[in-house]
Amino acid sequence: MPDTSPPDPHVIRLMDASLNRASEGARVVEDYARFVLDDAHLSRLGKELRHGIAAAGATLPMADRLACRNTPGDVGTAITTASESQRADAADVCNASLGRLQEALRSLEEYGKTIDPALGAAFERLRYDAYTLAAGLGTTERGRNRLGDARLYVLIEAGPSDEAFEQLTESLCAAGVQVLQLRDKRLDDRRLVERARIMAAVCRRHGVVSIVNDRADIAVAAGADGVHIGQDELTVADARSVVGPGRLVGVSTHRIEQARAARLAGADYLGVGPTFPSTTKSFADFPGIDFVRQVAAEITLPAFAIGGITAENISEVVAAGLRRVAVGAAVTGASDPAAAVRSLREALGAPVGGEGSSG
Ligand SMILES: Cc1ncc(COP(=O)(O)OP(=O)(O)O)c(N)n1
Ligand SMILES: Cc1nc(C(=O)O)sc1CCOP(=O)(O)O
Ligand SMILES: [Mg+2]
Repeated sequence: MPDTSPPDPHVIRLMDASLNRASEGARVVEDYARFVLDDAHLSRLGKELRHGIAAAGATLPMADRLACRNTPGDVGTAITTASESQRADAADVCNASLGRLQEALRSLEEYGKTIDPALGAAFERLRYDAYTLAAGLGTTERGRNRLGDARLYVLIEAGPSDEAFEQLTESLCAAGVQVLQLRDKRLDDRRLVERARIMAAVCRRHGVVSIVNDRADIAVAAGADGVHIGQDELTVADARSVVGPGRLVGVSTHRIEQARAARLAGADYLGVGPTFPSTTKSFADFPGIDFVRQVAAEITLPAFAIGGITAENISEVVAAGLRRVAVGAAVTGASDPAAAVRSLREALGAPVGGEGSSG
């Protein structure tokens, strides 16, 4: 049961300061998501966190907070460190505010328990929300750094031999593909890891990102840059436990809730589809170009539209707001796959013929 004796005025003074720190920190983070990232999803999470802090803080009447506030007598105002006055850029400002926000929420949680256990619990929940928001911001920055301006992502199968596979991989990289995924459900593990090793080695030479479909273990064994998982495969957390923080985890998404969840779970990029009917994979229903538009409008994590994308319909994807596409048959089924790569890259507005632009 909450303590019925009046709260300690020192605790009110302390929580008043932490409430100010928390709400101000949440506002700084929200501003970064909104005005620097243009990320509606993270902006909304920041706003909801700010409103949650205000709602939990309403337990302490503002009149009481002001009565206990004593800024002129606050010994902390004179204590400063050199790092507090230095901020390299907007991302640095956001990260510093995230730290202050989490610390303030922890202080509110611990001292709130002296007033009412439920108040402490409310701030604990808000602290975890702040961690989730921090994860969303962090993975977005990491994904954008890792994938840079990579726009053309091609899915290839193992083909008839190691030699033919290496030739195809080499020609696609030289033509300008920026991410290459080995997707072949027919191979046994030993042949799959061998093909993946070939792909990873060729991609490294060209600065192209190499991804193994489905199999995080094979991606690690082959030295690939990452793994791509679907909604019915390993979770992001389980894939991450295998590939570690240094490799990429891509996630297929088919509706906005999956896209939001994947980015908050730590995905480095999204597959967004199926966009158009595909000859490579059959689907019962199509979220189509509307889903592409929805992701482009609210999520700034790298997102590749996928599913039946060709030189003829790619302009619809670009018009819907995504300039990154993943393509299978339109390249691998073409009479000249390298020419198809160049044509698609030209349609995406990236330099044609250059080596992969992403590390
Ligand atoms: C870039 C990219 N996006 C989506 C997929 C599809 O993955 P998944 O849903 O796991 O289906 P399969 O490809 O495994 O049949 C992908 N592979 N790559
Ligand atoms: C493997 C795959 N996954 C999709 C998804 O929407 O998650 S669409 C797709 C097929 C991609 O190949 P193509 O470009 O030949 O259609
Ligand atoms: Mg899969």
